Formats: sequence, C-alpha cells, structure tokens
Amino acid sequence: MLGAILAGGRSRRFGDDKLLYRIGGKPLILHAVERLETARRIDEVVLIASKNNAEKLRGLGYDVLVDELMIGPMGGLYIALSLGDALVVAGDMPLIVPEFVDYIIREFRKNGKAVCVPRWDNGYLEPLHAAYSEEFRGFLGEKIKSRDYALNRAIRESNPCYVSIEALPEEWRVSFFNVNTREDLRRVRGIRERRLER
Ligand SMILES: Nc1nc2c(ncn2[C@@H]2O[C@H](COP(=O)(O)OP(=O)(O)OP(=O)(O)O)[C@@H](O)[C@H]2O)c(=O)[nH]1
Ligand SMILES: [Mg+2]
Repeated sequence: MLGAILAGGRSRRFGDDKLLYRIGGKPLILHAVERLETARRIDEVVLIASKNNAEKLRGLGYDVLVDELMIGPMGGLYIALSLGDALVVAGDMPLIVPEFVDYIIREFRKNGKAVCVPRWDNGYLEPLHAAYSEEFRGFLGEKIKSRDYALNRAIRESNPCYVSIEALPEEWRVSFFNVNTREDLRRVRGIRERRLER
C-alpha cells in the first residue's frame, strides 16, 4: 500500500517550517518517512507538500506531490488519493509505530470499507493515522466543492471501520504523537535520548 505523508501545513503554532527541524541530526519529516517505510505493508512513500516547501522536500530524495488547495488536511488527502488507496499520516509524527500501521492496513483490507480510522473510546478520531480508499476521493471532492473541509465529519458519514485504540497495545499510542510546538520538539528529543540511554 502507498504511504502518503501530509507535509503542506503552515506550522503556525511552531513559527517556521517544523518539518525540516532536526531531531538526532535528521529532519523531523524523515523520522515519519523512515518509520512508515519500515511497515511491511507499505511499499512506497510520497510526500504531499505545499508550493512553499515542495522544492526543499524534493531535496530529501522522496517523491513529492504539490497540494495547491491549501484548505487543510482534507486537501492533502484529496491529492494523495489521486494515486490510489493510501495509508495517510502527518509529517510531524516522528514516533510512528510500524506494527500499528500494518495493523490498520490489515483491518482496512479485511473490512473493505472506504476508510479505516483509529478511534478513542471518547469518540475522538485519528484521521491523520488512517487508511483510505481511492473511492473516498469522490466523496471528498463533493465536500470540497461545497467548502465543507471538516475531515472528521466526512469520515463519520462514510460508514468507516473503526479501530478501537484502547483495545490495542498501549505502547502503540506514541504513534499519534505529533510536533505542534517547540516544546513538543524538545519533548521528542527527550524521549529519544532516554531510549538511546537504555
Ligand atoms: N498537504 C497538506 N498538508 C497539510 C495541510 N494542513 C496541514 N497539513 C499537514 O498535516 C499535518 C498535521 O497538521 P498540523 O499539526 O495542524 O500542522 P500545521 O498545519 O503545519 O501546523 P499549525 O499551523 O500549527 O496547525 C502536518 O504534517 C502538516 O504539514 C494542507 O493544507 N495540505
Ligand atoms: Mg500536528
């Protein structure tokens, strides 16, 4: 399955393009790329950039598509699905757990739904850590036309398969951790250092 990494955000909370900030000598987004590639069911990775950062991201050596919509994650997803079914994650997720990714893809294949998305017991969804079918793209196209950019609502309306997060290994939850602020970046550096010390 294709792994698509959304990388066209504005990094407003961070200040400037967070995806190129280094953790352990490596740009934040490369942590997401390399972890996603480690999943057995992912056979290639593509980055969904904005016009602003496409050239820099191409310099990392991966395929890049440009999202010109700039309407948020729904637009990035819409572009990604032009390549076919995709497991979609955010570029600011440096702790992705490959086994979890494989689990979601397995559930997606098994259930044959348009979307397979992790859900917390309180109903909260993790749409940037989910599997989507090419067919879902048509539905997104209608949503975009009517300027309804709420991805969670679109997913709920699509009769998705839900992956219950609390029923899965607790160690997998770090997979959702995403860097939004400079404080988050310091936190990941800390987590990595503690792991390396062990
Ligand atoms: N292609 C694409 N990616 C997006 C878009 N909006 C957000 N993303 C990506 O989706 C991921 C999660 O988004 P956020 O955590 O909100 O990141 P952000 O939008 O850069 O940051 P904030 O401006 O602080 O919200 C990040 O990897 C973003 O790069 C978009 O319009 N297009
Ligand atoms: Mg984020």
